[in-house]
Amino acid sequence: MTAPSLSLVARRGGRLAGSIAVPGDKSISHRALMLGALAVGETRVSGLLEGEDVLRTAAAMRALGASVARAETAEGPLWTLHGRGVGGLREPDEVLDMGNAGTGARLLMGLLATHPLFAVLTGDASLRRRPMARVTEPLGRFGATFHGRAGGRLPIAVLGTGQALPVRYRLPVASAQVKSALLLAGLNTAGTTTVIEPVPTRDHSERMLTHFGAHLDAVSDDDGAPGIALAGQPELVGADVVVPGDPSSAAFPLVAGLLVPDSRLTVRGVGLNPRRTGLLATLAEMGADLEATNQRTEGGEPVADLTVTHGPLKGIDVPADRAPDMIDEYPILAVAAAGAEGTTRMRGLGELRVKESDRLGGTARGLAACGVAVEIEGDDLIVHGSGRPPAGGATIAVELDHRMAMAFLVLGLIADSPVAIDDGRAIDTSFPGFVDLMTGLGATISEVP
Ligand SMILES: O=C(O)C1=C[C@@H](OP(=O)(O)O)[C@@H](O)[C@H](O)C1
Ligand SMILES: C=C(OP(=O)(O)O)C(=O)O
Repeated sequence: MTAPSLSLVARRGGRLAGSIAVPGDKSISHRALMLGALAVGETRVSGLLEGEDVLRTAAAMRALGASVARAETAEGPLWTLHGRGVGGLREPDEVLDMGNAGTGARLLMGLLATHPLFAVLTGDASLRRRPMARVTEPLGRFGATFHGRAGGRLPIAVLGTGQALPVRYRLPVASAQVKSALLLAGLNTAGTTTVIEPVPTRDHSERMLTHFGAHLDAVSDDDGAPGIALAGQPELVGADVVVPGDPSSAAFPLVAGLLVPDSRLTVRGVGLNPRRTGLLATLAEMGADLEATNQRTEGGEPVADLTVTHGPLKGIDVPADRAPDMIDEYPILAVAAAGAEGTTRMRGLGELRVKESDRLGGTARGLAACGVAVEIEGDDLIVHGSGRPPAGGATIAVELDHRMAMAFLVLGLIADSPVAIDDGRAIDTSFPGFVDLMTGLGATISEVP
């Protein structure tokens, strides 16, 4: 990020109304580019998220020798890739800078691990703080070597292997990124790579690998824990991918519509993969008026239009086993809880400490600064909603974290006094156009001069 920081402020105004589409799913977009770069023949991707994180992955795929092109069409931008074939990635000349993108960096390490090449990965200040040993340790078992900074942090140099040994690995944390890094490494590995996943996480990699022609089987560990077995060295064949709207982005206008009095709004074409719908289930339990219409399947993923109508929300207990299905939605759920009546306890949020920022601590600090009663107990976040609008009147330091930035701007739409964020540039990593879409719905969000 080279542009100067961009302070934004949100204030209470009138109702929100209208119908919008949010940008494409970030998880699916990264994966479409990576598999397109490995496939033989042409891959065409529509609806790709053109956010900073995904553009970094596109640049990395080019640096590894794939052809990646963008064209404007009457239906919107179309991305076309011509891949190198499994095992065919070329050694990059330059350092691969993955910006703010944890998914991009970790999945890329999986790809690189089983190619005979040398590469160096880095990222922005946020990504350089995040733990990478969770992928480098299991990827080392394929035969790759990783050298990085203390604590397994970026920059990291990767020496991949062309003679990888298949791995069977049981995930110690619920992480779709770690699972996916291993599956991608397993692609250029003779034999079967098995990942055991005691807690299910988003399965976009599995769906897309199948779509490109790989063979995956459901398996179980000795104790019955579920897993996935990937047959190595398939021929991946270029495919058409339609990327649905990102439910993690839709979360911000949807919660805003529920909280701002008299609002009613629709977000069209939202991906409803069952491993991504934890927020919708939680909001429904809180009493939200939420309707899914026009349900369909697009590009192998369930999709619907979602309409919310403002109404009172009540505090609830959110179980820990729901966390993987809504892991990126806790900052905005905490804002919904702040606008609800009663206590919401969100359990099992340890993973939030290692996202773009410490989202557990940062959400609690930001809410407290806005006059909301909030506590952290172990890995649980507890928000005491009074049923009255929060006081607001604070400037929140978002630490290069897009979701924190958007969540606190939504809080500003209902608070008694405006809420500002110190820097909104990171919003572009996942939701370019967020401010314009929200103001188009009637929200008052502007730059702080
Ligand atoms: O696989 C993915 O695309 C993602 C997995 C999640 O991370 P973890 O695997 O670290 O839980 C999520 O937070 C991230 O935004 C996207
Ligand atoms: C955690 C996130 O992304 P990543 O890990 O890819 O940086 C996110 O988008 O909220």
